[in-house]
Amino acid sequence: MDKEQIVKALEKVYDPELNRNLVELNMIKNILEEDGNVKIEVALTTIGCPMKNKMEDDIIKEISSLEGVKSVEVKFGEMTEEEKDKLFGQPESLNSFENTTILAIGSGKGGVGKSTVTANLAVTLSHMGYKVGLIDADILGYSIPQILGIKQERATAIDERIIIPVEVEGVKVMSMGNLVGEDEALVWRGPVLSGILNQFLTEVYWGELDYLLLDLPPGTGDIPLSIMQEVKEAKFLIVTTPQITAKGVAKRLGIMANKTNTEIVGVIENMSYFICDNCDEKHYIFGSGEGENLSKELGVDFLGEIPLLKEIRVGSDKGVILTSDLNSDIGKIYKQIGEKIVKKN
Ligand SMILES: Nc1ncnc2c1ncn2[C@@H]1O[C@H](COP(=O)(O)OP(=O)(O)OP(=O)(O)O)[C@@H](O)[C@H]1O
Repeated sequence: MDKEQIVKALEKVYDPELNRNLVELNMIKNILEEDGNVKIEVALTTIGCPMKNKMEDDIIKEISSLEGVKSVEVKFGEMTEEEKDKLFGQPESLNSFENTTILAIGSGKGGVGKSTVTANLAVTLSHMGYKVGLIDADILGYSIPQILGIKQERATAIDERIIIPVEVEGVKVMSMGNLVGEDEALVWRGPVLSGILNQFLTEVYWGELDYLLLDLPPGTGDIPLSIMQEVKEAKFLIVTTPQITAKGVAKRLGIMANKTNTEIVGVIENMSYFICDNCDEKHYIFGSGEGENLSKELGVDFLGEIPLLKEIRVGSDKGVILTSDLNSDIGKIYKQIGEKIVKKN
């Protein structure tokens, strides 16, 4: 039996998460064959890979089907950091981002309206005349396509290597939601997720950008931390609500940014006040001043208050972008925030 036959059989075994075969992924480290007894050494992206047993079964099945095979033994190890870098890519090559301000937009808690604010801020900057890109870095919980009304659109791939983002209101958008079907369940682990984010930075053709906004998943998890550590030029922008609880969690994100020497551009308070239909008064139903307090505690700028408005909720549910008109009430508020950001960057 020659090794080539074994390699051919291994090409039929896929890493179910990366959806590529083990040979192509460079996971096969060694093949030993003696009198029909085959030993395969496989390097996984992480030794705790939950798909290990499935891959072992598939390897045994494929190799056993070869003529002359008496036994198959599979030994697992882990890829080196270099091998992982090679597999998941490094932020370099296609895009330089040399003249781009990268703004990673995070929140402590989920549901504070971070994605809504990010999407509208991207459109605002675009209407102010800047070249803007937007990455939905909330890979599993993506909501940008819904908010921007581009759920049905698909990013196109050239040569299976370069991805052309979807464009709306002059903003180039890359979201998992523009790559997979809406109801597809995504069950990936941390390393794969940050790999996808790297791909969004390296394999998507952004062209020249003034601003690249990243809509982070909420909290201080893997993705915000890896952005702070790996995308050195990224600056942080924190979205919070007037509640004390939201501020407390958002502060942890600020502390994490300080620890990793990441600049915080400022704090935006969303759902600050409510204006009812019957009067023009601002009702601070969640309390007031916590966004500003947070910015003071972190020693950063307070960039503005965005009201709690039914039309914002309806707009983002329907994919109607309120900031496409910067002269509307909400457009004016966003424009003021945009101008403060531009002044600083
Ligand atoms: N200023 C606002 N006024 C009214 N509704 C808003 C406002 N901002 C956001 N919303 C609504 O609140 C809900 C949550 O918003 P969004 O998805 O942007 O939050 P998020 O912080 O990104 O959530 P997650 O972190 O869980 O992804 C949505 O229904 C959105 O339409």
